[in-house]
Amino acid sequence: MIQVINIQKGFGRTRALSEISLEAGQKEILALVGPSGCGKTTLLRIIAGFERPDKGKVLINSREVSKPDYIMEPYKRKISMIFQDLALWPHMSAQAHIMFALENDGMSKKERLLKSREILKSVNLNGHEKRRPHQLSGGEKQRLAIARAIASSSEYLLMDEPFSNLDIFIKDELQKLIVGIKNLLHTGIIYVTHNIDEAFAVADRIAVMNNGHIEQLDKSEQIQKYPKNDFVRKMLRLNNA
Ligand SMILES: Nc1ncnc2c1ncn2[C@@H]1O[C@H](COP(=O)(O)OP(=O)(O)OP(=O)(O)O)[C@@H](O)[C@H]1O
Repeated sequence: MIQVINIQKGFGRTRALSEISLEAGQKEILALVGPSGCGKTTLLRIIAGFERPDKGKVLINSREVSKPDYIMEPYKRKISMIFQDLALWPHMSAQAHIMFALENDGMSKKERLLKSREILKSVNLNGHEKRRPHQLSGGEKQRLAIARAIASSSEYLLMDEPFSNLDIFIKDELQKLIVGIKNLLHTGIIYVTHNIDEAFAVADRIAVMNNGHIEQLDKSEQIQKYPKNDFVRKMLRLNNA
């Protein structure tokens, strides 16, 4: 479980996060939803270990990984983060991306080769093994980033607006893939989006953020039926408009 306890974070005079607490389990998709600048990415970066909190702490599987005077390196956390720009390696083929992510798994090269084919197939990239990122479409690039995250055998996957530039059909297909990964691999997923409809499409629970704090954190059905205040109601209305 990921536990975020009373996190505060500022950048100069900007208070990005006020006092955030939440928990995210290993068998759920938690969506962080809120308008631009409300602190979603900052929270994700703190959980991943790319940013240090000013106050509060983060625990992963009961272990303290971030507090103001200590920060565990990102690669030691059992977490993969898929960034908005995907951060694929331009000189590497799709297969090489996966082989690299499998490098520390103690497998022989042949085993890694077989495993990488299997993972690429699971995201429908079979036949594209030799292609480099620039030879893949937008949706295929997203699937490669997801495949790389799967290969790194992380327990948690953090996704920052992963499908924002894609058309609705590809988005729908990839959202199903994400839900499938959660169900199959029991990977806990934190999914950042500014669009509450997108959150409803994938999430078990939703945290609605506003200006550095959480307005409501509940099961998706609960938020839909019982928005807690005007801000949450407005989020629902904007997306239904
Ligand atoms: N490195 C930084 N230096 C200074 N200010 C920052 C930095 N990172 C974030 N901020 C500020 O902190 C606030 C929260 O930013 P953050 O990127 O977390 O918001 P967000 O909800 O992810 O926004 P978006 O949906 O636009 O990506 C914003 O006011 C932003 O300008």
